[in-house]
Amino acid sequence: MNNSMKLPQKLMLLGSGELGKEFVIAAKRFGNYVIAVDRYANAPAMQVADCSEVISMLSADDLEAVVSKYQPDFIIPEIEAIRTEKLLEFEHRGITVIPTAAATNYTMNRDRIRELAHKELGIRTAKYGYATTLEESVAVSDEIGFANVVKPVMSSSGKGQSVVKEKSEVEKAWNYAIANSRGDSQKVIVEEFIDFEIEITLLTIKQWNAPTIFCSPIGHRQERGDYQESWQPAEVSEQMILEAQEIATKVTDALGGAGIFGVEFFVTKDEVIFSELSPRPHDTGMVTLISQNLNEFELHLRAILGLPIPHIEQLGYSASAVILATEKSDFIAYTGVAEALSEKDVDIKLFGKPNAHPYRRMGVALAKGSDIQEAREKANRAASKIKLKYQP
Ligand SMILES: Nc1ncnc2c1ncn2[C@@H]1O[C@H](COP(=O)(O)OP(=O)(O)OP(=O)(O)O)[C@@H](O)[C@H]1O
Ligand SMILES: NCC(=O)N[C@@H]1O[C@H](COP(=O)([O-])[O-])[C@@H](O)[C@H]1O
Ligand SMILES: [Mg+2]
Repeated sequence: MNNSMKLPQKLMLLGSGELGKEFVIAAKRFGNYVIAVDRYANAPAMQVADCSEVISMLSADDLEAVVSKYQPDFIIPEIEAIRTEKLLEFEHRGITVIPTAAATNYTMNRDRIRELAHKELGIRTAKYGYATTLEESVAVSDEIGFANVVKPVMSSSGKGQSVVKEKSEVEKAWNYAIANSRGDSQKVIVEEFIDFEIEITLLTIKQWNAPTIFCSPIGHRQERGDYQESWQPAEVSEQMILEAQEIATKVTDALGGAGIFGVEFFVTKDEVIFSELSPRPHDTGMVTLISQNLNEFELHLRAILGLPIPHIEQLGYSASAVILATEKSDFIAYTGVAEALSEKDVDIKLFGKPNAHPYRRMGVALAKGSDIQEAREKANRAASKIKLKYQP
C-alpha cells in the first residue's frame, strides 16, 4: 500500500450493522464508494452506503456474485459469519481483504486464534480445552475445574455461551452451545472462569507503512456474554497497559495486514490475560464516538487506506451504554430522545435496525463526565430514557 493512493476507493463491506454504519459514514466523508452487504435488507450501514446487496455471506457463490459484479478494491469484513475460505481466493486475485483473509479465518474460529496465541506465540490465556461430544465436555470440564465458561468455537456476542458452576450444569451448557453454534460446527471451548477485576478492549491500529499504535484502554461490563456499557480510559496501571500493548502487537503482527483490532483482555490483580480479538472495530469501542478526536471507525478507515494518523487524542472521561430491545417486532419507534439529550455532553445513536427481538442492540448512549463514574451514570441514565414502541 503506498501513500499516493487515489481517492475514491471502492469498498465492499461484508456485514452492515451499527459498526459498519459508522465506518461507512467515515468512508463517505472522504468520498469513497461503498457497497454495503448483509443477510437482510435495510441494515444500518446500507442506509448510508452508495448501494447495497442482500446475500448469504456464508455462501461462496453469493460472495462470488457480488464481488464479480462490483470488483471492489477492498473487502472489509464487519461480522464473523462469512465464508472466510472464499476471502482467501479473493485475496489471491488481488483484492485487499482487511486486515487479511487469513486473519478473518483465525478469529472466526475460537480454537484457531487460541492455538495461535497460546501455543505458537506463548501468550497467557485462561486454561482451556475443547469438546466435540457431551462425554468429552464432561471430561474437559472436570480437567479445567469449576467454574468454567463453555462457548461454541463459532459464535459471537455471547451466543451459546454459559458459565458452568458445577458438574450437574455441564449437559445444559453443552446443549445450549451446540444449539447456538454458527454453521454446522459441533465443537465447544471450555475455559477456566477468570475472576477478573476489570476487562478491557485495547484498540490496536496496525498500519501498512507505520508502526502499530493504540488507543487508551476501554473498560467494559458484559451480561450474557454481550456488552452493556464501556468506558475510557479504563482504570489499569501503566505497567499493565504496556503488557497488554506488547501482547496485542504480537498477536496482530502474527495476523498481518492493516486496520483496527479490538484486543480483549481480562485484568486481575496482578495479571493481564489475553482473551480474544476482533480484526475490525469493536462494539465496546463505540465509546470512541465521543471520547477521541478520531473514533475507531475513522482510525480503521485511515489504516486501511494508508492515510496518516499523526495523533490520537483521548478527550476525557467518557462512557457508552447500550439501548436494547425487549420484544420481537417489525415496527419500532423511539420515545424519550429529547429527554435523553437534555443533559450536557450526552449523545444518542439509534442504529435504524428494521426489526427488534429481545436483547437486540438498537442504539447506544454516549456521555462525558468529570470522572468515569459520572460518565457511566450519565450514559446509563440517557439509555434508560429511550423507550422502544413496538406497535404503530
Ligand atoms: N474465561 C472467562 N472467564 C470469565 N469471563 C469470561 C470468560 N470468557 C468469557 N467471559 C465473559 O464473557 C464475555 C464474552 O466472551 P467472549 O468475548 O469470549 O465472547 P464473544 O461471543 O466473542 O463476544 P464478542 O463477540 O461480543 O466479543 C467476555 O467479555 C467476559 O465478560
Ligand atoms: N460483537 C459483535 C458486534 O457487536 N457486531 C455488530 O453487531 C451487528 C449485528 O447486529 P444484529 O445481531 O443486531 O443484527 C454487526 O453487524 C456489527 O455491527
Ligand atoms: Mg469478546
